[in-house]
Amino acid sequence: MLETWLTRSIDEADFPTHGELCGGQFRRLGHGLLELLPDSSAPSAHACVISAGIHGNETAPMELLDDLLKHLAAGKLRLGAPLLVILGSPEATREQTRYINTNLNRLFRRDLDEQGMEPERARELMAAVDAFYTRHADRPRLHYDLHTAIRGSRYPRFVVNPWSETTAVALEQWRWLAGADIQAVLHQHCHSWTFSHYSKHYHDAQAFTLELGHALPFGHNDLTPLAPMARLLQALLEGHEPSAAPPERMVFYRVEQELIRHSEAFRLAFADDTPNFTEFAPGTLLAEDASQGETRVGTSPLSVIFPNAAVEVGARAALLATPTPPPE
Ligand SMILES: O=C(O)CCC(=O)N[C@@H](CCC(=O)O)C(=O)O
Ligand SMILES: [Zn+2]
Repeated sequence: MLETWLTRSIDEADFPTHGELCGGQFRRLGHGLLELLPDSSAPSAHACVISAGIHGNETAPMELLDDLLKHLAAGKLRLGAPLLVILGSPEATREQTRYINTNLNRLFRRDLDEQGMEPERARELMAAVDAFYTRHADRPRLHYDLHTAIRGSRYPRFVVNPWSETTAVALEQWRWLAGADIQAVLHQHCHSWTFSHYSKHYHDAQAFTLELGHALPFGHNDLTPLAPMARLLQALLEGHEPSAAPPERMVFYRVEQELIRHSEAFRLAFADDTPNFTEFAPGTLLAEDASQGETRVGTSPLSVIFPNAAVEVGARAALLATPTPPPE
């Protein structure tokens, strides 16, 4: 049964409310929400939230989760940690689109007052995360929110580290991410109200947005480069110590500036298919906006991440970042 959870969530077909699996049980908590409860947790197990499909057309992470659940269903893995598995936006996935009305991944805040499909879904997901971490309050909290990027990237596998005033990243996280073949880290510089930011900001979780390659339709993904990431997820599920590597294997960047689309008449001054982490020299024209005028690189080079001129007015059209040293 467990092996059909993902497809049934997308189809909105019936799925049992609970059942047995190797090492524990599963419970369906709602649409696209599955809790895995071990009979007994391994000593170092985390309370893990693993989400995918917050953007409906980012399919590789959903295939990765599907494989993980299939291995569990087949008895090839034994559950040793509590897991909340989330399929973020089944409607958008069915429509093969990033979102239906608005970008779900900017709505994860408790004072949200917007109404509509994505705001309602954000409220459901926040409540599910709150209840899960409360049920497993004896465990360290972790949230990996899995995505893929619209464009190619100088570093195809990278993480966004949400900004926090209070929660430091545990050194083991950098070691696990390097061990999972993550190539780059982007430190956020302010609140972003993304799903991973939610778990870090409100629950002090070790939380990241993981960009795992390029957004492609189902069946077109090559999961081979994600094999080390699959092993990290398996280790978390079994409550085992994941493989580790030196953090210096990754490159580190810090966001200096967010480029916002302020008006309808907005354009990025570089090619649409410019890969993430492309560096622009001082003085280069980056964008033109009818209300804000030109944005140019200042005195130090800037690298561009997530460039997207087609975002809603008022939304982030790119992040501009500079390299920073690895953590000590
Ligand atoms: O490739 C792109 O332009 C977007 C890929 C994506 O969905 N990225 C996330 C990053 C979230 C974060 O900043 O932590 C997003 O834009 O929501
Ligand atoms: Zn995404």
